[in-house]
Amino acid sequence: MEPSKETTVCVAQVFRGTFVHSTLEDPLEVLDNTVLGVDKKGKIVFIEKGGDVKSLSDKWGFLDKDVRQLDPHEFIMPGLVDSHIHASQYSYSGTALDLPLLQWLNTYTFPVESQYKDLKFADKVYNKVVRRTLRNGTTTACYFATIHTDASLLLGEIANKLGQRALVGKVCMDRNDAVNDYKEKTEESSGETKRFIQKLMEKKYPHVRPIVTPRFAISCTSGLLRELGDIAKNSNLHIQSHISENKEECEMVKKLFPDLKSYTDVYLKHNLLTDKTVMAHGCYLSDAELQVFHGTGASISHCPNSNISLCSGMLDVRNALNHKVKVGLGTDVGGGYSPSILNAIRRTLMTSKALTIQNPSHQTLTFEEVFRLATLGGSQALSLDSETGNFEVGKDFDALLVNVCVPEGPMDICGPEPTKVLLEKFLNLGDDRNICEVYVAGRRVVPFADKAS
Ligand SMILES: O=c1[nH]c(=O)c2nc[nH]c2[nH]1
Ligand SMILES: [Zn+2]
Repeated sequence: MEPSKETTVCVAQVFRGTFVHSTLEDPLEVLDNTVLGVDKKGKIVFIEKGGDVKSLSDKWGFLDKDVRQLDPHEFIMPGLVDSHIHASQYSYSGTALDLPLLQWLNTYTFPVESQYKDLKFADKVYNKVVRRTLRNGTTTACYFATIHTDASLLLGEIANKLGQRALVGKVCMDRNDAVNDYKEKTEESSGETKRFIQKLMEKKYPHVRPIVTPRFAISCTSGLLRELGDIAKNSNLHIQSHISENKEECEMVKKLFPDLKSYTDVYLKHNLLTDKTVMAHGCYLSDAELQVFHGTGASISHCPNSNISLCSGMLDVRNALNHKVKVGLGTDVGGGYSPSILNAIRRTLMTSKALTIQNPSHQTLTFEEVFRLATLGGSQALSLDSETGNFEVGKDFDALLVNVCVPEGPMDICGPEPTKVLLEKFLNLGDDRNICEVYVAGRRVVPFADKAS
């Protein structure tokens, strides 16, 4: 971008040091001795490797004293993208992982989710989950709330207040035999979805948007799925759901939709597979179904902690990528016990290695590829890659300032190491102590403005 008169006065923040990010061509690009400028709206206006600060400051009109110089053990990376997380399940995350999916939903999940009609409870948990994920570096989260419209709106309000970029879904389900209280009538579910979308859009939050959220094929009738497909289509909205997570679930979907040829076909026939759709899990998708994902532009949120914790299955990410399907990472709290995408990165690598143990010809994912899934890949999976995901000029500055040598930190650096090694150590060994600052659209959101946790 060339500076005009307006852009010259607009540069609000300048960082100088080491940056790492992914591009379409390169899963890990290391930019040492680089200068990056952010405008008042939080957009990246320049990024120059080996930049001479004097000529950049002449060109862009910032002062030397305004440049934030990073220390040698610090680097800046794109914010982490959690493409699938249940905010409402955060209250019991880290527990209740002893049952397979359908029994887990009936025994633990639905009874807890039904409590979110109480807005005080919702306020408490939703503040905690947004803070916890932000401090673990999640700059973008794609949330499931519950069936309750007002509590779901509250989640949007809290994400906006704390500065997280978020897609927020009021959950829709008009079928649930296990916990009778926790379901809606079909018209109520679609009507409340419309009210939720309208109210959330009216708020004009800059980085929080609604996402149409049928829970999964088992908990929605065909009538509801069709209505939700229409709502999403009429307003060009994002869509999220679950697909092919566990074998018992897949069998049940066959019984409930006997005329449709696959689980993917259920969503396709109800207009729910678009280039703004993200489906969690996908462990048992066939190659033919992956082709449908590619054809429609729908993406998969890979949630390896949940897949192992609930003994659901293992997604072959390499195969999905070979089919040119967009893939992001998800924590899937509370089926997954960790709120951190760093944990999802590690579980993704472990799952890929387990697949290699089973089949030595499987091409194991590299840490660089998984770094891309957690950042640029997540933004693509959520169709937000024109706004976020890496450090391209024109995108929002969503970033983490990482220090691999914080006092009392979780790892040791034993000598001079190249940036690529520092990043690999952080991805495998680091935690929120290393994430010193978090930025969303140029706003510093961590450390928090207040002390409440
Ligand atoms: O991991 C999951 N968590 C859920 O809450 C859910 N609902 C349907 N399918 C699901 N899978
Ligand atoms: Zn889920």
